[in-house]
Amino acid sequence: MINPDILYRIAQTLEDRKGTDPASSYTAKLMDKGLDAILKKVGEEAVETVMAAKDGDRLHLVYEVADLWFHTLVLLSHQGLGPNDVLAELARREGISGIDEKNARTAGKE
Ligand SMILES: N=c1c2ncn([C@@H]3O[C@H](COP(=O)(O)OP(=O)(O)OP(=O)(O)O)[C@@H](O)[C@H]3O)c2ncn1[C@@H]1O[C@H](COP(=O)(O)O)[C@@H](O)[C@H]1O
Repeated sequence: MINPDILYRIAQTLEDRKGTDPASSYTAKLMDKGLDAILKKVGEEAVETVMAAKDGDRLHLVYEVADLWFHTLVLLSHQGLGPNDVLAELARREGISGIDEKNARTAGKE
């Protein structure tokens, strides 16, 4: 198994890229372009992921999901968030089961 610390290492790299010369790297350029450009990439990579899955090409699917994960990490970083925020939410959900989860989702809506 690959150590999931890679998510944290990439997130740290993204923090380091903020404010650096846009010409210095793909990530620095995308960060410099701002939210709309990042969202466009997330949308494109999501569509490419769907297409790869429909093609039944598992290697291509892994490649596209990696692109999608990377660009969602860029989005999180741009919004002042990081992988730990998402992992904490997944961990929270792991502790919620069945009816409790339904109650959590509808809490405060009545
Ligand atoms: N994991 C990634 C990663 N995954 C995908 N990509 C880039 O995301 C882009 C994917 O978009 P496309 O397939 O549409 O390719 P493209 O034509 O270059 O994109 P556009 O110019 O059309 O937007 C490619 O340029 C990939 O190189 C990534 N770029 C960087 N990283 C990580 O981020 C680190 C820092 O990256 P740089 O700052 O760019 O060196 C790297 O060391 C990696 O660990």
